[in-house]
Amino acid sequence: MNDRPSSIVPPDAARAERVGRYLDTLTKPPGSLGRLEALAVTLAGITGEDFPRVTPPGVVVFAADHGVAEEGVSAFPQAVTAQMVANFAAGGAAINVFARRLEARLEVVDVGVAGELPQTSVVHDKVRHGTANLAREAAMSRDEARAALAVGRRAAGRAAEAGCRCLIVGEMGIANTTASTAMLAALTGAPVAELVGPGTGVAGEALAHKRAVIEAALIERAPDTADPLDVLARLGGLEIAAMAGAYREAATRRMPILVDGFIATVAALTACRLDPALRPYLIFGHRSREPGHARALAALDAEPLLDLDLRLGEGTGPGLAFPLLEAATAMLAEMATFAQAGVDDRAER
Ligand SMILES: Cc1cc2ncn([C@H]3O[C@H](COP(=O)(O)O)[C@@H](O)[C@H]3O)c2cc1C
Ligand SMILES: O=C(O)c1cccnc1
Repeated sequence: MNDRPSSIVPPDAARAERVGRYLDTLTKPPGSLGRLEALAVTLAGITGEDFPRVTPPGVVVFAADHGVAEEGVSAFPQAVTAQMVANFAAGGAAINVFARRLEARLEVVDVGVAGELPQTSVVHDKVRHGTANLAREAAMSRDEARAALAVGRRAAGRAAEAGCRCLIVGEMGIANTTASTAMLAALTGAPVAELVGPGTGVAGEALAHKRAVIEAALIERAPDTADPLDVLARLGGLEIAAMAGAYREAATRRMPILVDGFIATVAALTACRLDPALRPYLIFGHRSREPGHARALAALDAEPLLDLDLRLGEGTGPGLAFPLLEAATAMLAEMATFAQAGVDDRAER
């Protein structure tokens, strides 16, 4: 797997335990704020702070194209990737709306869009002009996969240095549910039939075709399933690699990470296979409608915060879940203790 020692330190278990005990002194029956209390404990462990802060959040959206789009596996044409980057730059996409609500720092990174992008507000860190068609050849080389991981690390580093205290990572890349499904099948051994889904909306014969393309690619690319970098290079995407790199950098900096839907969770699984020390830094925003998401979450033993039937990506699930993290930290910092409020802390028997 990874030949280098991890740069990620484990969360601060002693602090997490102390915060858990403090929560029981606040004016509520112990445990009555349920998963919000667990979130507060998790955030204390990750940040190493008694009163963790998660604002402002940083949202990074990685955009890249996929050669496999030419196989007709998406309901939308490849050109939509670049068109959506223009939409992100103009502020009109769903993630722009949610990021504004959160007063988040939003950065859009071109890690591999097929064409040249004119937008000056987009970070241009292109590794190559889209991946090769994974149905015919490896999507990229190992060096390109490493370069895309480094693009992600740089982006998370910029968010941290700009003062962001929580990282939300999104993606845009037409056909990336095909790449993600192929990667997930390789990483888990699950049958493609259980994982493949509509993505942007393919159904019927087109969905059967998408499944056949993925099944054939798994046989023909024959990735070494014990080597996550090999899976990423043969079947993956540049934005998927960048997401994995961003997660790792954020964890190195002890930033909590809110993970999005299907594609983001496959990137998270890949990153955890590269370095298992990442796992405790990941908080899962929502359960996607994409059928493979359940399997990806199970592989990470993850229970997401929300289930809103979303199937979009871009970082929208975490954009909606972030207020729960904020509420958990505010609850911890602002609630009165039984002693402060003069409330009797003994339950009647
Ligand atoms: C207008 C539009 C905006 C999007 N924003 C995210 N996606 C999502 O859909 C794509 C994956 O689905 P598939 O594999 O079927 O192509 C990705 O770009 C993902 O981010 C979008 C897709 C479209 C069409
Ligand atoms: O769950 C997701 O992230 C997703 C699902 C379908 C299409 N795009 C993204």
